[in-house]
Amino acid sequence: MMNNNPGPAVEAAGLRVVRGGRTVLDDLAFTLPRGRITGLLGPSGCGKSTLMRALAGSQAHVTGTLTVLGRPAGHRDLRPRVGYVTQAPSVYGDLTARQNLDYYAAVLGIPRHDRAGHVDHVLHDVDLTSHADALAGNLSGGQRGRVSLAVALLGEPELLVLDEPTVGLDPVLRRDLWALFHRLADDRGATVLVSSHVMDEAERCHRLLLLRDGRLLAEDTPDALRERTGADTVEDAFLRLVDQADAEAAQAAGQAAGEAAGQAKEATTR
Ligand SMILES: Nc1ncnc2c1ncn2[C@@H]1O[C@H](COP(=O)(O)OP(=O)(O)OP(=O)(O)O)[C@@H](O)[C@H]1O
Repeated sequence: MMNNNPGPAVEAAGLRVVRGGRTVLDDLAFTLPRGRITGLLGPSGCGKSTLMRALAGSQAHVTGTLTVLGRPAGHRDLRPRVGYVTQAPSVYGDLTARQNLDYYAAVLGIPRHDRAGHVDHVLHDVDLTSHADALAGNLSGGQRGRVSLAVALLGEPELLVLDEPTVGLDPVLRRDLWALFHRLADDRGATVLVSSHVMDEAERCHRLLLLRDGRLLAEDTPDALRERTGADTVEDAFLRLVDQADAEAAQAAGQAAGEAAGQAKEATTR
């Protein structure tokens, strides 16, 4: 994939998202380098899907800066350039896998005479050629998820945003999907953001964003994270960073309480 813009695929600064009156992402700043696989990791509810929705332009109440492929997130020019797969497979059960893909290819504006070729290509990518003519409603959950992924691959998007794409898949399929993500990055230069709450998937990423309670705990390579924390695994590195952040927060709270008590005492002795 030719790329004249050497800047990162995504740049975020002061990114904040409010959902249901609560701040669920707070003051995030990070970049996603082009052509790399970045893992977005963190416990359930930490804000991974919200961040992905913001990148795809489908999240309300986003403030701060979020630039995607040189445009503000959600800009309509980004539509064919960003592939987004949500956790719930978004395919029509009463159409076959191939018909679903043909439909989405038309929506994307891929010319009719090119569609069959594109559809065959993405079916092959996700290893579903043998199920191309099965009704999506009759496919297993994992297979439907792969049809959704194939939809996102139509038109060779420059950025792929994949929300827990390997959840519930068997080890062979998980391995095959990770091999696909690496081919997309290495051979096509695609930028891939993959979320997971399974820390062993972190080892398969070039870079990681570790999220906790809507805040960024770390942005680094798996090796650098392990080195920096003296941990053997990314999971242990994450736990050490959590402990460190908690200790710092407790210290700051203690200091603030001490200062407030001091001020109160000063006021009463005046
Ligand atoms: N529609 C909503 N309205 C209000 N709050 C929401 C809504 N959806 C999610 N939230 C809250 O936003 C926070 C982040 O949720 P999000 O789905 O982004 O987390 P996540 O890290 O993707 O979780 P999981 O790994 O379980 O999918 C959570 O505290 C959640 O309760």
